[in-house]
Amino acid sequence: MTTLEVSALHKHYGDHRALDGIDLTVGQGEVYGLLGPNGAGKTTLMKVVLGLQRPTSGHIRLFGEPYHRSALAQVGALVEVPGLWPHLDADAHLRAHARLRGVDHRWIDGVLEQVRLGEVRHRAVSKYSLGMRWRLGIAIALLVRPRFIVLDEPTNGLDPVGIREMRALIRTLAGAGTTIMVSSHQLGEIAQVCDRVGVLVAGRTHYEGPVDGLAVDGDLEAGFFRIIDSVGGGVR
Ligand SMILES: Nc1ncnc2c1ncn2[C@@H]1O[C@H](COP(=O)(O)OP(=O)(O)OP(=O)(O)O)[C@@H](O)[C@H]1O
Repeated sequence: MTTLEVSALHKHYGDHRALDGIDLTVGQGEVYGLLGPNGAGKTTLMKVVLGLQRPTSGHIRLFGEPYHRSALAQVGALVEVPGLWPHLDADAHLRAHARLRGVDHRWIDGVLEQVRLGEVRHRAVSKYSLGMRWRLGIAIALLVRPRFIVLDEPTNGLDPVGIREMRALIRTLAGAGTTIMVSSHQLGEIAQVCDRVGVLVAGRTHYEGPVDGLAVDGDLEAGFFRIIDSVGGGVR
C-alpha cells in the first residue's frame, strides 16, 4: 500500500511554475526524503499535499484513495517554523491544540514523552531552544496520532545536538510504523534517516529511489550535484 502518490502535479503562480509535473510515491512505513535546491518546490509540494495550497492540475492519492480533505485528519505536519505563543508552556499549547482538533487530552502525556519535553512541559516556550520548539511543533503534529507525518526542514537552524535529536525522533516515529516525508538541505542527514529520496529541481522530480542510488562512487553530494548540473543548476 502506498501512503502518497503524486502524479503530473502542477502548481503555477501566474507564469511561474513552482511545481511543473511532479511524480513521486511514498510507501507505507517509509521515511521519504525530499531533496532539492532553494526554490525547487519542496515546500509548495508539501503545502499542496496538506491542502494548504490548491494545485493547478495533477493527481494525488492519499492512503491509496483519491485525494479527499477528510484523509488529512490522519496526517500530521510541521511546515516552516511552528507558530507558538512565547508566554505559554508546552502543556498549554498541547491542550489548546487538542481542544481545536477534538483530541482526547490523555494523549498529551504520551506525546510529550515521545518528543522528550515531559520535564519542561511547564516552562514558557520563550525559554526553549530552537530544537525544543521544533520538537513541540512535532508534538502538536503527533496529537492526532497520524499515519503520515510531513516535516519541512525540521533540522533548519539546529546545532549538531539538535540535529541528532531530530534524527532520533524521526527514527522512533518510523519505528512505530508512521510514514514520514521530510525535506532537508542536509544530504548527510537524509542519507542517515531516509529509506528513499526524491530530488526536485525547478518543480520536477529528477530522481526517485534509494539513497544509495543517488550517490556516485559512494559520494552522495557528487550524485546530487550531477543531477542539479544536468538541469542547468536549477537556478530560478
Ligand atoms: N505564494 C507564492 N507566490 C509566488 N511564488 C511562490 C509562492 N510560493 C512559492 N513561490 C515560488 O515557488 C518556487 C518554489 O518555492 P518553494 O518554497 O516550494 O521551494 P523550496 O524547494 O521549498 O525552497 P527552499 O529550499 O528555499 O525552502 C520558488 O521559486 C518560490 O519563489
